[in-house]
Amino acid sequence: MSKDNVLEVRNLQTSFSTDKGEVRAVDGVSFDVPKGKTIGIVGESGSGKSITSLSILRLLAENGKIKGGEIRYKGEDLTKVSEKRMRELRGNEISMIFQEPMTSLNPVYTVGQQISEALISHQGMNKKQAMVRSVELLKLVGIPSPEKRVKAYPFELSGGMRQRVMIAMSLACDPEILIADEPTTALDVTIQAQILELIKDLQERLGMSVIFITHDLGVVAETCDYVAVMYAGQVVEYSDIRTLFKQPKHPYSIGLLNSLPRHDIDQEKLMPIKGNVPSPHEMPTGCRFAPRCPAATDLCRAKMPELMTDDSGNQIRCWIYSDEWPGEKEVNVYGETRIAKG
Ligand SMILES: Nc1ncnc2c1ncn2[C@@H]1O[C@H](COP(=O)(O)OP(=O)(O)OP(=O)(O)O)[C@@H](O)[C@H]1O
Ligand code: NI
Repeated sequence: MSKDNVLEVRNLQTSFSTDKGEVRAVDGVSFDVPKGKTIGIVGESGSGKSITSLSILRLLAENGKIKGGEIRYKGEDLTKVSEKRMRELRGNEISMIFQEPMTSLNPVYTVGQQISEALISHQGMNKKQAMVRSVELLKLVGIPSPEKRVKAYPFELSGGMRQRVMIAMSLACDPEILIADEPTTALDVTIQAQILELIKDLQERLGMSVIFITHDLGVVAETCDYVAVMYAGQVVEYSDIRTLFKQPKHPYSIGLLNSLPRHDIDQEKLMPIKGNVPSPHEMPTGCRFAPRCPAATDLCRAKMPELMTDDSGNQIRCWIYSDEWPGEKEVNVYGETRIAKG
């Protein structure tokens, strides 16, 4: 494992057993989380973003199982460690904040009691120390009059303030990695921007790594250093943020970027990529994006491309960039030209 990475996910496969058979929700996810950096995971609804992060924390539903791959965290493979070790890691070293803060906070306890609980059970503090630290944490996440708010119940706070409380809780144990799964979608736009700013600021000040899950590439552009683009349970492109926005490689990434809201176009009129995400019960045999891809060839429809790594460490899962590409040298993708490797 590279010294610069705190986490490396390799060919992760997570399945659910259902009445209709096996759902391979995550089926070939690889990415690195460099120390002190923020990586974004983007993709349409159902592409496997949340299941990827829940797999890392081993918090899958009863019918879910990690079927293959590796999750390397500081030399340990989290797919192999004991349940006891996972409990130590969760909250202590890898913590997570979710989309809807109200469902994750307990309505019958005060904010201070809930943050203290984490500090008492994980850090071995006594009640008084934990309360003092709770106030500090509320201050850290920008909650005004923290001495007062520490005694408030969740319903007494606004959505944005509740999300700040959740962030405070997730920081209680000074985690190495913070996973934020759509942390702002339930909030209104101005509050969203503030929460994003807060996460970025905390990441810089505390030096932790952040995995930021979102379907919004605009948010990724503002927050992330690296990005993994997911499509139908797989990473199709992993790249540093500059390269992805300047020269996206995968046709799906190109399509996503083309459908980003712009000031000169009415958001309603933006035409997203044609076609639909395949059903998890009927995955295409070849490249999963082939049925929607403007550049797809017979090879693409017949055979799944591997995730290939280039010299700069960026990864791409697309036949265009392989020696086997059977099509033209200059490939037109959504009006842009890409040079094939073959
Ligand atoms: N308990 C489960 N049983 C069966 N299938 C499941 C279960 N949980 C998730 N899935 C399936 O796994 C796939 C990936 O879901 P996931 O929640 O990771 O998507 P996502 O990318 O996070 O989407 P969203 O942007 O909507 O949050 C979906 O097809 C979903 O239906
Ligand atoms: Ni999700």
